[in-house]
Amino acid sequence: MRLVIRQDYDEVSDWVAHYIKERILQFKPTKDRPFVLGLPSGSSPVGCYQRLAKFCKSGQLSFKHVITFSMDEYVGLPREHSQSYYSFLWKHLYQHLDIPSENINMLDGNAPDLDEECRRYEAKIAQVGGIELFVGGIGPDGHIAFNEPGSSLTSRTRVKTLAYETIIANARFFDGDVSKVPKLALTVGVATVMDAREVCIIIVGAHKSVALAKCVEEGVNHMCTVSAIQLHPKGLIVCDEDTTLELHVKTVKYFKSIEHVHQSLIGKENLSLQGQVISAKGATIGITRPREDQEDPKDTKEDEDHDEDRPSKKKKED
Ligand SMILES: O=P(O)(O)OC[C@H]1O[C@](O)(CO)[C@@H](O)[C@@H]1O
Repeated sequence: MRLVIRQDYDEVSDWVAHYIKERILQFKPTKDRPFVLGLPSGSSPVGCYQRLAKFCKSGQLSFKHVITFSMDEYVGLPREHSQSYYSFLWKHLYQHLDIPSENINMLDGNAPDLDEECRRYEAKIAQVGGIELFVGGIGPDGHIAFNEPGSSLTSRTRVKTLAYETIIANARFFDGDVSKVPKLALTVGVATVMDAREVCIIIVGAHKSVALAKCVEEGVNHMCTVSAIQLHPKGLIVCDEDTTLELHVKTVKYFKSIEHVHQSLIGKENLSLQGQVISAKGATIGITRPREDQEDPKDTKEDEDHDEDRPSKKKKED
């Protein structure tokens, strides 16, 4: 598992947005071979979505051949409700992209048969060949999607009762009123996420620091369902400094040192092949930023500040 630690929310958003962009560009999706992307709701990915929208607007990235699946949806909340994940994703992402509406997949929390809706969702994922990259978010108790503590780590898409802690955490989106938060949700399962060929989890904020420590330093445990990422061959967590509060200092230093080596290898001693950085020994260690993928300077104000650090950019001395 890789743990990338950035300074703050903006840097995390910037890093993840560039990562998604590079993965899609590298994949070179076509109509017959689309890129399949899993996406979360919640406040964690909003900054990333703003950047993806910007990439799309400036022509650096197209979602024409991207198929998306969102992680979850409340049960019984009308789609047009401002806090449904349907409204959320349209507002923060889809309306800004060139993605064909038929490529957007969301769970319907108002389907007449919720179990059938969940089966349909899993079948659709399988039908398009599985998910290439699942980007996710977690709750303060370490739940991934809405897989609350105690969820089976082999779970698939299904109806879940929300934990009281999640209801309290999400009350901020419902006028702070716990009674307005739906008590049930449809969610992809832990195994649905972990079946993706790559998993990238965004974790930001001190309130998620205990969950991050459990996920990184303790064993795989159904009480912290995101910990299943330890078993994934290509698991990535991107967090900010605040979220590392409960990690051991040596853990933080360890992962930072790995990223440091990673950066220096990207800049100097490696061959770049079709967007992948190949180490001298032949292992794929990262992805480069293709030279033609240069942003319009007026669009890159916040990018310029992090040029040295971002794995997806080639170092300036190149
Ligand atoms: O990013 P936030 O606002 O903490 O919300 C996290 C919530 O969003 C989700 O990512 C839902 O997609 C859940 O995993 C979690 O409950």
